Amino acid sequence: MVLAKLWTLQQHFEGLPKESNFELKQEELPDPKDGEVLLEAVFLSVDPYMRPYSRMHLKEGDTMMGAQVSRVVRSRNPSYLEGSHVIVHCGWRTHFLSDGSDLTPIPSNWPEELPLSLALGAIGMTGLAALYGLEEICEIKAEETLLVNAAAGAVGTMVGQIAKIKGCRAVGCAGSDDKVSYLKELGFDQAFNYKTISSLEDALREAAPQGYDCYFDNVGGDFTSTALAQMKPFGRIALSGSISTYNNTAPHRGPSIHSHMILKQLRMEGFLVERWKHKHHDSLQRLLAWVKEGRIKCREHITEGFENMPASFISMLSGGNVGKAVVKI
Ligand SMILES: NC(=O)C1=CN([C@@H]2O[C@H](COP(=O)(O)OP(=O)(O)OC[C@H]3O[C@@H](n4cnc5c(N)ncnc54)[C@H](OP(=O)(O)O)[C@@H]3O)[C@@H](O)[C@H]2O)C=CC1
Ligand SMILES: CCCCCC(=O)/C=C/[C@H]1[C@H](O)CC(=O)[C@@H]1CCCCCCC(=O)O
Repeated sequence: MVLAKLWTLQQHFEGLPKESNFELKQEELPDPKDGEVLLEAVFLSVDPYMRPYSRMHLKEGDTMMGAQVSRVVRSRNPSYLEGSHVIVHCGWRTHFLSDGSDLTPIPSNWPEELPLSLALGAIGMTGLAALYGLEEICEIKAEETLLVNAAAGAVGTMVGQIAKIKGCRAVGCAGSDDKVSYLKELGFDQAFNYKTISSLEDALREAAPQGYDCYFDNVGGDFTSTALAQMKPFGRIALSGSISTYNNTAPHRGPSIHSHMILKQLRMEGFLVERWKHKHHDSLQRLLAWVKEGRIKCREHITEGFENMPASFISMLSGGNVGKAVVKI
């Protein structure tokens, strides 16, 4: 028997989540039965989707949703050896009993020197979001100019670096001067702090006077209304997320899109990573190779301690992270 800790959604969020929205609970888990494995959390992923999805999919009292890298501590399932690691969507909890059907093994050629936390980020869900948004939705080509917002985050840092690998010009914006310096270190051609500029329109024009072929949108809202005006004819827009709206308390009026979309014949498409599940294996191998070759740098924002899950989540939504937000147990 093991005592699992778990964070529940005590009360639905209104605006930015608060510590009081969460409750820490404990649960006794029995020993695994035949076919089952007992998992122990090693790294928990902290992601923006948890904010809107919790409203859509959770009841008050439910365990918060989320993925983690876990270690198999006891196994009665021959497919999972004790001591091996898996990814599992079991929510914000320290231990979980699984029948094995919901587990994704870490790629078998994972290099020993790479932290397993990258399987939640650069070589995991957020890396895949960047890759698919660029290749499948933007259909980005060499020498094109790309704009990405929330550029210093998990998805944004990957978008800019993959665009550079493909021979494109990358423009990124983020919410602090330190983040902007980091984007330049990563090889972004232009970067600016959207919180300190006097005009977003001017900053976008200065960064790419000829306009943008591709726009990878993590932020939505007013930013998108302004960015659309600076797309080139036949530009492509990948709608990845709209984090600027996740904490809204009243329905948001969408960006005004028609005149730009029609007159410039733009293409805009939303996507979810899971659409290309059939490509995940090969895509993860491509991301892993770029990381091993040093062509992609991975920064993580690691918070220690399961008790800090709510704080890490609130901080990420407030811009406190550079790179992928992860909690280490
Ligand atoms: N479609 C898909 O399949 C997927 C979509 N996503 C989406 O990608 C986006 C980025 O996710 P991820 O990389 O994991 O998160 P990040 O690591 O980028 O963290 C979130 C960042 O968003 C920025 N942010 C917060 N509030 C605002 C705001 N009001 N305006 C502008 N920026 C804001 C902050 O950076 P700053 O300091 O720059 O403001 C913060 O650090 C999210 O919208 C997410 O939902 C993610 C994964 C998969
Ligand atoms: C308007 C909201 C847009 C949110 C976009 C976003 O961030 C989507 C992220 C998903 C991504 O495509 C694949 C995922 O893993 C994210 C959703 C995961 C939901 C799983 C819920 C189960 C769980 O983790 O317990």
